[in-house]
Amino acid sequence: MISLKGLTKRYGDRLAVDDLTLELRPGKVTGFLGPNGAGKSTTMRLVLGLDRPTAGTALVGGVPYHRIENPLRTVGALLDARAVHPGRSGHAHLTALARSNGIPVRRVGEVLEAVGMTDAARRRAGALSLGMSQRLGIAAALLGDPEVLMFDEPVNGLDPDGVRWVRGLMRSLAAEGRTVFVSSHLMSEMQLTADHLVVIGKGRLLVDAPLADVIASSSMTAVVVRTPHAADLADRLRAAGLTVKRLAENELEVAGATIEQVGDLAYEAGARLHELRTRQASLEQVYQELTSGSVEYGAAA
Ligand SMILES: Nc1ncnc2c1ncn2[C@@H]1O[C@H](COP(=O)(O)OP(=O)(O)OP(=O)(O)O)[C@@H](O)[C@H]1O
Repeated sequence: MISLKGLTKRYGDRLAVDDLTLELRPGKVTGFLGPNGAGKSTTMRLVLGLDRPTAGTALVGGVPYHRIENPLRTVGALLDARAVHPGRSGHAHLTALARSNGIPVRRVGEVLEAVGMTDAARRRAGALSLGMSQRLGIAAALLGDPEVLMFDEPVNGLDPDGVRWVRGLMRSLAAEGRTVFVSSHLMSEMQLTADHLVVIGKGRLLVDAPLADVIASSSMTAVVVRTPHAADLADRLRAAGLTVKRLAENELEVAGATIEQVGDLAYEAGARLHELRTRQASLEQVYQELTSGSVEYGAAA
């Protein structure tokens, strides 16, 4: 479990992280979203003790990172895949990490196999593609078999097979009861991977909720109903206080209602239905709604 309480980081007059309070629970993949510069990497760095908070605390399993004995056995992280000495092989890098963290060296072979890098592990890290570097970074995060895992944009540079592999890995790590915290800008991928979402903008918490709730509460999620009695049904739905849009002669879109509500009201209105379905918003759409006021770095048009 990761607990943030009033976590704040100021760089000069810029608030990179602004009073974040949240708990990341085990057994779930928590997606960490926010526009460029929102403070995601800074938050992860604070959790890992790579930066000191200006105020507040970040705890892993109830203690600050610097007080964890053998930290790699408690929390594994991939922050910057290129942060490996370029002249060192992946194998040598992992072996050094294992030795300095009291981890049996046999784990090196295990994690290299788990990330599909057994063959490339003897090559210089500097000669690896971005995708292979990401895999090596993930291997390092898994090395200590930790309960808590943090990944900053792990699918960056991966091909479609690699992206699918990361998704499966995150899901299986969470299914094993671990806390998985992962940032990404790929909304479609996050929608398939995350159970829970934390969204920040300009350092501030915008959302901390299950993915399904975030999608359901979006104004883009609506009930669509097809009926030969569209006009009468629209009147009935509006009388019940719902917002109705006529999509076509026989088709209505109802916002802010459950499918059961619309079905019941149609029954009461005596309207025959030819179709009744929920049109779910995509995470991409929801994300845009959520962050529209928090984008700092955008193109002019
Ligand atoms: N060492 C630093 N010194 C000064 N400012 C910093 C430093 N690190 C981060 N910042 C600033 O803090 C803010 C948050 O940056 P951060 O990298 O955490 O955002 P992010 O959400 O990870 O962005 P991205 O999606 O682009 O990776 C930015 O405005 C950034 O310029």
